[in-house]
Amino acid sequence: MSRLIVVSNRVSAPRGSHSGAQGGLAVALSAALQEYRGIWFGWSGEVTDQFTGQISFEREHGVTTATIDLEPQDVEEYYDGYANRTLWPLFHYRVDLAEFERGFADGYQRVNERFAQTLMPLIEPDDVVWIQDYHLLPLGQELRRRGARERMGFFLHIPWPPRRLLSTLPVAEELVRTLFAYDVIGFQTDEWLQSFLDYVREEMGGHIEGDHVVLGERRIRVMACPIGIDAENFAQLARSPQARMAYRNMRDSAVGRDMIIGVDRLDYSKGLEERFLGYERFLKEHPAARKEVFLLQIAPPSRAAVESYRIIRASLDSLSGRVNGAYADLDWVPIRYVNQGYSRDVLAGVYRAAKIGLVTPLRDGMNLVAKEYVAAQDPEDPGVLILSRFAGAASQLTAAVLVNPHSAEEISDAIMTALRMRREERIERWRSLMDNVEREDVVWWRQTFVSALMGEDQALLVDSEPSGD
Ligand SMILES: O=P(O)(O)OC[C@H]1O[C@H](O[C@H]2O[C@H](CO)[C@@H](O)[C@H](O)[C@H]2O)[C@H](O)[C@@H](O)[C@@H]1O
Ligand SMILES: O=c1ccn([C@@H]2O[C@H](COP(=O)(O)OP(=O)(O)O)[C@@H](O)[C@H]2O)c(=O)[nH]1
Repeated sequence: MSRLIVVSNRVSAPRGSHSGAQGGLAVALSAALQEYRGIWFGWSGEVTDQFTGQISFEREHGVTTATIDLEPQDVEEYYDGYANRTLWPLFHYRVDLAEFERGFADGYQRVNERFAQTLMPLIEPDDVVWIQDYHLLPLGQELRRRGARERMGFFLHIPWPPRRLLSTLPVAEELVRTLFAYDVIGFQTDEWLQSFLDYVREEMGGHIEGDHVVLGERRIRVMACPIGIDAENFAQLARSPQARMAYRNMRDSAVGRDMIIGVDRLDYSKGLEERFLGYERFLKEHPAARKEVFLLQIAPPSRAAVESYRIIRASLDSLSGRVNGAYADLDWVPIRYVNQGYSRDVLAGVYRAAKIGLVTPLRDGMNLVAKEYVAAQDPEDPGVLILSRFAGAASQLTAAVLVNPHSAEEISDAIMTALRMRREERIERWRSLMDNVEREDVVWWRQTFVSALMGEDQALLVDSEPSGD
């Protein structure tokens, strides 16, 4: 069997998945890698004065990680710069926040070359290489330039922007061209896949042949393949002693009120300001229902070196203060706003104690919190998921109460609908959501992508055709 080499910016061993704020990608990959003989390669998260290319290997809970340190200038230009000040805002439709600096682009290219140079000696013939996310778009091409002949795939965890937006990026075409070094490219939804194809067709003269796209000599497989969670494990986590304790604490502190839960990295793409405004509108429009509820918003700080993240943090501090100042009473605070990360077992208990899961990103590649909220519910008395139409998860979780996160009115109405929803309807919607979360889980995601990468899905298709004898 071939080894799987997974490459991502952030690498975190399974124990790391309990530490809080590392986001959905690390959580999903640590779950996937435990089943594979292979290596997970990436940045250690540490800095060193001078790049050495020295690799630290660790093996824990069945996962071998291989990490390298980067120089401070690398982190500034590649991670804080091109990845999170250029690509992240642009790919989340925020051209207004995107910064186009040549220094960032140079640092991004340099770090991708450093990844290629250090990873190359670890790759053996027959290995399959799977590269993750926007930090590493050109890595495949850099590996090919150094002689890699193995099958290589790329999965994008964030949205792919519409053609006209992408065209604002200097050297967009060159960057997209690098993707043709891969054999398979995966997107979270069909919408992002279609935007990619539109760019390749209209701006680069490529053409589509079924589930392949052709550009010059290169013909590559493309697919929509939404990431899932380890649903079974998460549902078990929700029954663990830590989760039960968190559940009891939340229920006690709620003193009979219904809790609305939000859990997001502190990121402008998550629509937290709009969420607070929607909730404020609900408080204003429904004075009688006001004290029936409270909102617990968990928002661990993220990418704090980037100015737009400092701005959103200050803005949320002031907005939550304003809403609490206007509506709080001696025995009730409308928003509990918490800026720290919690372990996933604690989160599971908190999700289960919440009558409403409020997930309203303005744009989000997937949003695993939405799926975790569903998996943590009590089947006999589940809560209601309110979900943004603009999260990747909305393409699968159609039985949620779907909202436009830009509309305070829609958020307010959705909260009222969820609070008054009868148990039969809650159960019916939850069953449909849970069916999807269980069926298209993290194992399904990994198997679907990796079998396309190994060319096995074609074989399966051929095998399953009637013989005609
Ligand atoms: O590594 P960070 O800079 O701290 O950011 C955390 C992760 O954020 C992004 O997550 C995306 O991937 C999730 C899993 O597919 C998806 O559910 C979510 O919608 C995306 O935003 C980022 O893409 C990851 O690379 C980061 O590790
Ligand atoms: O305090 C926290 C907040 C979040 N998370 C985890 O971080 C991930 C967030 O993933 P999502 O896809 O929702 O968003 P991302 O942060 O990757 O954009 C989920 O698995 C959460 O359980 C966590 O472990 N502790």
